[in-house]
Amino acid sequence: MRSEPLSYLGDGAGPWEIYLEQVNRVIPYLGRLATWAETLKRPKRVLIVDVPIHLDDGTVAHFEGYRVHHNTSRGPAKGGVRYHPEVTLSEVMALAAWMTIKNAAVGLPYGGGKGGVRVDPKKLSPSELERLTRRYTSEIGILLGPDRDIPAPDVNTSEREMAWMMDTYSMNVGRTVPGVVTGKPIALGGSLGRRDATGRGVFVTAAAAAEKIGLPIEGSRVVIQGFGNVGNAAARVFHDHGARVVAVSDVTGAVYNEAGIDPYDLLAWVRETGGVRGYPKAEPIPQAELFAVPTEFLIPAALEKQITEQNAWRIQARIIAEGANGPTTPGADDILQEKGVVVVPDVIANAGGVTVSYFEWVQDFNSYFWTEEEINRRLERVLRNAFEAVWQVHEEKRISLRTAAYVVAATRVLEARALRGLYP
Ligand SMILES: NC(=O)C1=CN([C@@H]2O[C@H](COP(=O)(O)OP(=O)(O)OC[C@H]3O[C@@H](n4cnc5c(N)ncnc54)[C@H](O)[C@@H]3O)[C@@H](O)[C@H]2O)C=CC1
Ligand SMILES: O=C(O)CCC(=O)C(=O)O
Repeated sequence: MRSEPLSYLGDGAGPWEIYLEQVNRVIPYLGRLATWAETLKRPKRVLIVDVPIHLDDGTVAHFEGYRVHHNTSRGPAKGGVRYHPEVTLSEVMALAAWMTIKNAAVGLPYGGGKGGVRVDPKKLSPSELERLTRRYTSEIGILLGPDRDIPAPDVNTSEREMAWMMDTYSMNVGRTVPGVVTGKPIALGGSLGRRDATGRGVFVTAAAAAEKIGLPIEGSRVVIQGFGNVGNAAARVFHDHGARVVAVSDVTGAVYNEAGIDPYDLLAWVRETGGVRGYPKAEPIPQAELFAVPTEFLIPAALEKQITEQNAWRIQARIIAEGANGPTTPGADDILQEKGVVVVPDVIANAGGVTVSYFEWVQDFNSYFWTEEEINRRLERVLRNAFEAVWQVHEEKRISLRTAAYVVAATRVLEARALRGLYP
């Protein structure tokens, strides 16, 4: 088979290349479906948009935005929107591709999409951010729709941005469409449990892995990189189940307390001061030392490419549960496997967020809303089943949990692709 190379890639060592290597590792296990594997190696469509806004001082600023549909073989594109000064098209392509794999790995009826704006949101006022979000939503509006592409929060976006996106899309089409975006405020058709769902899912899948190796949660130590939506929720759920959060970092610094950090108290500090730095009930440690802290569980919950060949050998954790997307490079994966560290891959470990997004979407269509208890129960069931299926493949084929998750997911995506055929 001959395929022309893509012309719009990044620096050759970014998240897209990590994703491609993860796909290469699954191809030998795909049997007859391997002939369709190139489908996974290219996005279905990418959109680059100019986002001009008036700043508060009256001048005009331009930002670059993206929305990528990696694959829609199994359903509409689904995935978050990231605001970050270093977002690139190839990063968003990787994030969209990981959504394809994640949605298929847990059996959600979605393809994979992702969006981003290259902006430092800390440098914009709330009204500038609102204008940016509304203009970006209108620009990518040609791709959006509750049965076409459904955005959600990611790094530096939250319920507030989702409310603006839902309102902008609704104004543009002339009717209220709650199901076009998930992760919305409850008052606009959001779901109970969505805010903490990703962190809760990190706990559920880490606990499932811990059961397999006979590691108790109670009394275990937890180290968390990133104390945003995912990291702080994961910290609270681990703490609520009797684990001891001993070290936490964010973009401002890292703190350590062998006796345990109360994540509720740390969250109050972060809300007041803007970061973990200076937290008085723990000692400061260099950020680069975080991964070397002795612990049972390590939760990367910040950005891609954090666990690399340079630092993987220093990790002492027994289980890594990837809250972040793409935190571990393939080279680091190999080192961790050799060391016997169990890595619960992002496409399972952080799938709790999109799973409750799916529940939100279903609730919006039905205009009937479930209790938080119902949502958490269903979330746990979906993730436990997904984890169990992946674990079985991991044991049967003697491959890493990541490659096993890709076997499950790629098989579902490529079967759908093959059944649909190629021509309209
Ligand atoms: N929000 C969600 O529902 C989901 C998020 N994710 C992934 O989880 C990760 C975190 O996302 P959110 O918590 O939503 O973002 P967020 O914006 O709420 O928090 C990000 C956190 O990471 C910290 N951080 C950034 N750079 C860092 C660095 N170099 N070292 C240490 N900490 C650093 C920030 O200070 C902040 O505490 C991302 O990889 C995202 O794609 C995955 C699934 C769903
Ligand atoms: O909730 C969603 O739709 C997607 C969340 C997301 O962006 C992710 O899982 O990485």
